[in-house]
Amino acid sequence: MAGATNQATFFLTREEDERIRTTVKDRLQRCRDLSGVARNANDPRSAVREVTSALFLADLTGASQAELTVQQGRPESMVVVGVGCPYPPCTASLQDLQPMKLSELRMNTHHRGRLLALRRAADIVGLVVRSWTAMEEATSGDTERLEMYLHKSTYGEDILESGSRFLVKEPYFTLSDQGDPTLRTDHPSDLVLATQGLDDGLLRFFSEESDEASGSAIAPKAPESRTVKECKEEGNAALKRQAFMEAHAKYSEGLRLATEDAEAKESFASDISRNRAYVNLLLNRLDEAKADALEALSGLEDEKHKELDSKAYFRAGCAAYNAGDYLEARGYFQEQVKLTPGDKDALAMLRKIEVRLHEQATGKYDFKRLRATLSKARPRNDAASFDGNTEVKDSPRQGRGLFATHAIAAGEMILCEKAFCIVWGHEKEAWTAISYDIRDDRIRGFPAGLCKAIVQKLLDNPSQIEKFMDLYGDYEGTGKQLIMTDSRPVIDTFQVHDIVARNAFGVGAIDGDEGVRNASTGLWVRSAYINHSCLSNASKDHVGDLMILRATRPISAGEEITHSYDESIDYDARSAALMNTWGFTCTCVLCVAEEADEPALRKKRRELANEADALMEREAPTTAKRLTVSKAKRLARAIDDTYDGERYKGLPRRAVSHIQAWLGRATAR
Ligand SMILES: C[S@@+](CC[C@H](N)C(=O)[O-])C[C@H]1O[C@@H](n2cnc3c(N)ncnc32)[C@H](O)[C@@H]1O
Repeated sequence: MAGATNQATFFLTREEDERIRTTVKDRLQRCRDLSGVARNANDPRSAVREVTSALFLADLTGASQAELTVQQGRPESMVVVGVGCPYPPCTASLQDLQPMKLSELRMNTHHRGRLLALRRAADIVGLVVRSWTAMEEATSGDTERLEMYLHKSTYGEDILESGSRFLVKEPYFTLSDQGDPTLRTDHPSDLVLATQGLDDGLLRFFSEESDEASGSAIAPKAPESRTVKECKEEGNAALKRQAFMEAHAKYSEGLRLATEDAEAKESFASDISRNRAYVNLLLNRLDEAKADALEALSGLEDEKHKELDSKAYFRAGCAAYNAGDYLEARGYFQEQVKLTPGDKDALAMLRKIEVRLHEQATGKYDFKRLRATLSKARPRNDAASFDGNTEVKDSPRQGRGLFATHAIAAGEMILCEKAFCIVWGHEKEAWTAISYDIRDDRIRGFPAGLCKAIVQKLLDNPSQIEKFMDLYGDYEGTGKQLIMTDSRPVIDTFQVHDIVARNAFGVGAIDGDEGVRNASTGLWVRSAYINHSCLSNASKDHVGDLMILRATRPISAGEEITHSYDESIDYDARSAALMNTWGFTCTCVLCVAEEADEPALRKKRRELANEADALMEREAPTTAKRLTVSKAKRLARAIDDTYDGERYKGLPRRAVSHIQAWLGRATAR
């Protein structure tokens, strides 16, 4: 993936291109044709049988049921996702939804205001983009297929794997990519796992369930009656086994039970909160980690409680530090030192914080050290972001842009930003999909792995949602404000998709470990406000997950800061990339001049530049034969002649720049 683009370079044959478009459009047409049609009364257990045969087939052929793919060389293929038919997530709380039956479902319909209570009745068919299974309705024994699209895992565990009873909010009944009727969930908050921790009132939806009667393959766990103490001990045991999700669930159950038992609360709630804070730190759920740690504080003065509170402050400090809130973190570590003077860990963190605050305030980094500490195992820097003297304002180009608040010298660092989220090519999360967007009929490379990681980060850290949702995207979805329902954030995954598509950048792999299917990509929130210019005044570079932006020429106070999203010299390639990946036509003076050239003239220029590239590749300037140098001079003149003197007054003649630089070195011998 090129440094300045977010689009993977892949090649599709005409047949593949056509097959993608036809498959996606055909499915949508069939969905439209069937809109509102009542669901076919299935043989009650047909969905279970479908799962069984899909899994049997997978066992037999060694592959899951086919998804739409294209073969990008062997043995792997690239998965294709159809996009551009967004629908909003449910924003109502479970209590406000009316239960419905599978038999009431209508095709290609979002059943707004309704709720399905279902039990998983089969194993999971786990595909790349989707996971699906059979769900059963307790009262009727009726079954239906349910698939979870793209954002289907929590901490590596498939959401459908994580339990047996689910509530589907505002069910969407449609056709799968393979044309099978299915309930489809795209937004994680639309599928609620009905655990004991859920409001008891909601478990009433399952109250009529009879396990023997249903004959389900997946028996729900019998509701166990646990004490708060047992929950704590089981949580601790799970933590020891590094079963973090399980530990989190046990601690949460303990905290829920403690709300009903004053004595147990007194004895165990602090410990459980402090322990859950630790698990949350390990799971990168920083909001809850901090809240838990602060909740655990007793404020008591005896030595034992001071030790425990010191531990809680340490966890709150780590959560704030990892979120980049260094001042807040400093406050927590200082409190810790007051309780346990001389605490080595706290003092070490306080020293680190001073370095971070210095980086943040001055933009002075020890890049040598930062480079030296990077490895494939640790590709993210421990460093602060420096916003520099910049501000986000409305731009005459489009929407918002980043502007200098003071004069910046050529070569000066403008900003240095830690990635909001980055996925490296060597990490298992990295995968690039091919997306076909029905809205503009375009096929693109799409960093699906990055998009999934961002959705996960937002679900885990609701405090980050608004700053991410403020970024530019074609689809406005549920808006920029944080919406919480049933104690969970609502994330419109279509909105996230569109934001990622317009704001993510390729990074360049660590040790070249990436290909078209696993490009390294990231998103930097502040840098995402920077608009493109072909005649930009800044360029970006990366050290680990830091994006460093430097001025390439003097920038005056108040001037808009721009960098080049695509650096292709050829106008046609550049404008196609800007339109395909970023959705705009650049109207800078260079583009206006190049566009005014006849297409035949641009073609001639491109051919001459290609010839010059081939010559430069064949011979190095320092050892080139005299004949080659003469040919290079002729080529440089010929390319230069394709530029009209008047039209290009004061503008760079980019196609000739490389060969001129080569000639400069060749003639300097
Ligand atoms: C990374 S965002 C840049 C910030 C964006 N302008 C905003 O309001 O948040 C990229 C999007 O900005 C717009 N954009 C960037 N540079 C542009 C330019 N030179 N002319 C027109 N639109 C541009 C395009 O819509 C592009 O998809």
